[in-house]
Amino acid sequence: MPPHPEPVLTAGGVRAMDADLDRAGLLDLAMEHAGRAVADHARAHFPGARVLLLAGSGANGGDALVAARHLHALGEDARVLALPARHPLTRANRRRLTALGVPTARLSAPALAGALRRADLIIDGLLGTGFVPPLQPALAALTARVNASGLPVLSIDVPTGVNADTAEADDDALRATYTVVLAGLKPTLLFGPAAHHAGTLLHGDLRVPPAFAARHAVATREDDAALAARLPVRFADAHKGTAGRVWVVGGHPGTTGAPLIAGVGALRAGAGLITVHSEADLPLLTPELMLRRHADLTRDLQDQAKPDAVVLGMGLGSRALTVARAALAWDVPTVLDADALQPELTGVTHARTVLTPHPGEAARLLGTDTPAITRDPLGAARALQERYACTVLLKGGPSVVAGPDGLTVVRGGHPGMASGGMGDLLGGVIAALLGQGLSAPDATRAGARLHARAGERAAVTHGYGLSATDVAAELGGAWADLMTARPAEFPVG
Ligand SMILES: NC(=O)C1=CN([C@@H]2O[C@H](COP(=O)(O)OP(=O)(O)OC[C@H]3O[C@@H](n4cnc5c(N)ncnc54)[C@H](OP(=O)(O)O)[C@@H]3O)[C@@H](O)[C@H]2O)[C@@H](O)CC1
Ligand SMILES: Nc1ncnc2c1ncn2[C@@H]1O[C@H](COP(=O)(O)OP(=O)(O)O)[C@@H](O)[C@H]1O
Repeated sequence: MPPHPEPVLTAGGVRAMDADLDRAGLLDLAMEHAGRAVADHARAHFPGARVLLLAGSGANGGDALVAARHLHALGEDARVLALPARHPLTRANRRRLTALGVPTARLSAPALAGALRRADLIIDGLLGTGFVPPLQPALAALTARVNASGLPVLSIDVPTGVNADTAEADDDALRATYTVVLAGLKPTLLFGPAAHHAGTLLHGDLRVPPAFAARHAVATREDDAALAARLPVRFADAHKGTAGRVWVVGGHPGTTGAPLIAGVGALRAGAGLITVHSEADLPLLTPELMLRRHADLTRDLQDQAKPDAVVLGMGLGSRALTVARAALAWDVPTVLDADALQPELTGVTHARTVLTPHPGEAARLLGTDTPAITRDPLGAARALQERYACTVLLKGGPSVVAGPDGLTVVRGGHPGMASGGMGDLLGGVIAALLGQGLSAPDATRAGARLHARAGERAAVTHGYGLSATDVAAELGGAWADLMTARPAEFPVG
């Protein structure tokens, strides 16, 4: 069976999946496996710990009650503070626990204060994907108390108090050391300040067929082996004319480095012939790049034989929109970046266009503000794809690719990549893959992952002092890593 891409589920997706599991008679079993996975992770990471389990009224609480039963069965010191159970399976699991003689006390501020004094680990099953913000004051007081205790917290599915669907988190949301992820990643575990609450992500296998989650996934995260299968393969008789002719169009006085970095990205991602066109004088820092100075880019490029791919906009300045319009009329695969990312492109882009905005540029393209983008990167990427009818890479840590075939979250990267020029490099990488014949979505997904992987490799040496040039030097190694990656198992717990 081919491996499934890792699913990303919203709260609505989890609800729909649960309804399917319920109809199939598998929901009870799924909760049993969820609770067992939590108990196993708790024992593996905190051997011998005295465990305090906090169980809410919904299914998240049910998972915690199952975990308590497994911990008890294994002879561990497990105590439970619970809210009144509302979910039928949560009620059933409470009865099972009571039948084993495990006391379940009512969760209250005084009970919590006492229990925290004799615990080494908190298991958080208060609120999962069913949480509807805001956190009620009584619950917020409890989560604040747990956060202040300094004890490690292992959250079930999502930390209590984060909205599963967004990158925002209340200050009082629990700060987990680990989160055991059930069924699939949630946006809150991936993006923005909310992701800081999740700690290290652990997999909780629900042991149900992957199709249950896949059917309701809002996005996927592909493994390296799947991406490698899309990378170009050459025959021995390949030559520079068959490896893709790429034009980089950008730069003006003051920002001449940007198109050169893009050119190096294209070179290191396999482009055969790279020409950097600019209205500014560019220094010949990389002799393999052909540099062309133009008096007027729009006019001068008109008459030349068209390349296999174009990347345009980096450091180009206020003329970028005019030049982008002209380039789009050539109808070759085109990456638009930086200054070329303007809302006037609506209706001008074609299907082989790739837009590569960071959140600020995405806000400009959608006529909104940056927080609206960073709050919901998946929604923003989808909105951009629909509006501009092309492939969109919304950059960040992590990035999102929106194509006509759906949303993909790009794995990896490194915080050291937060430095100028990193996006220019990526634009060149994607253009090189387009020039080697990949479709716009494939070039964007594979290019973004190559760039992220190269960043991970370069960070081993350079850490937060990473430069785009350092990352460029690792693109070949990143390519090799992808080609030798084994398919990852996503048992979709
Ligand atoms: N397929 C899967 O992935 C599987 C997932 N599973 C698990 O199911 C979890 C989702 O469970 P769920 O739907 O029962 O919701 P959950 O998060 O427990 O919370 C609901 C309760 O919270 C309450 N509540 C809400 N907002 C609140 C607020 N602001 N402040 C205070 N209270 C608030 C709300 O109260 P009410 O509005 O009803 O008064 C309701 O009672 C999921 O995260 C995973 O752990 C596994 O068991 C099996 C398979
Ligand atoms: N914390 C991070 N984790 C992973 N990747 C990151 C991180 N910060 C930045 N990046 C990557 O670096 C690139 C930055 O792009 P951009 O902001 O356009 O840079 P520039 O305009 O300086 O070239 C993007 O590909 C982004 O995904």
